[in-house]
Amino acid sequence: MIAPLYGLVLAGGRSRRMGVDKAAIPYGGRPQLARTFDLLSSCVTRCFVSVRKEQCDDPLRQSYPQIVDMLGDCGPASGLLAAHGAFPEAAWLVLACDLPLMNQPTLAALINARDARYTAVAFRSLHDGLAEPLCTIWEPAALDRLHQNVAVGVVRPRDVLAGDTICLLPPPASPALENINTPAEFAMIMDKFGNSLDLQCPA
Ligand SMILES: Nc1nc2c(ncn2[C@@H]2O[C@H](COP(=O)(O)OP(=O)(O)OP(=O)(O)O)[C@@H](O)[C@H]2O)c(=O)[nH]1
Repeated sequence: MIAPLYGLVLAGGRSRRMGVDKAAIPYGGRPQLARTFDLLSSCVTRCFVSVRKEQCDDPLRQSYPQIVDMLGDCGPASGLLAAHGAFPEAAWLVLACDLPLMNQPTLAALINARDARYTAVAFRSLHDGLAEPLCTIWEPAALDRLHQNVAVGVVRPRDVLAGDTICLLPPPASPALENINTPAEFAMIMDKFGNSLDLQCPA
């Protein structure tokens, strides 16, 4: 039986390279967390925001249903494992909150590729051909595997996404997976796409 699909917006980062909270950056006039949450909510039955404990009362994050990290210092893996712990029966469509060009067709491609044979559905990275871990459907079995990895100190979600139980899709034709981590990347994306950013997500 196929697991229910829930959505998880990863917003528990520290944004050290950006220097300001990436979730709060406005694109098309709205904070990226709000845009990501609305987009993801339109694709799943339940949606949550993944935060660290010290972020729970942050004004930007407090109005969303939250799942709070249990583990410290494991980066995005902390968020994925907290979600798995809270709803072990669910599969998770996980989306980082630093992807301002993400769009509905890209998420639909992941959902349409879901199949009982696969423990995850991900896109190949344009940069190195490996799986993109933070715009990905994680089935319970892949999250169990991540849990085992983290227990032995292997915290990169990507390390779970190899092998023949993973459905790897070609990179999307649109620049949906461009993630923005630095002020220089932000300037570049506003220069190229600033005028159309309000069209990428539902209002
Ligand atoms: N829940 C949770 N999410 C995280 C954590 N670390 C990173 N994320 C999220 O994972 C995604 C990718 O994060 P990164 O860009 O690798 O890290 P970052 O902390 O946001 O940024 P840097 O400090 O510049 O590395 C973003 O959506 C982050 O909000 C964490 O410890 N817990």
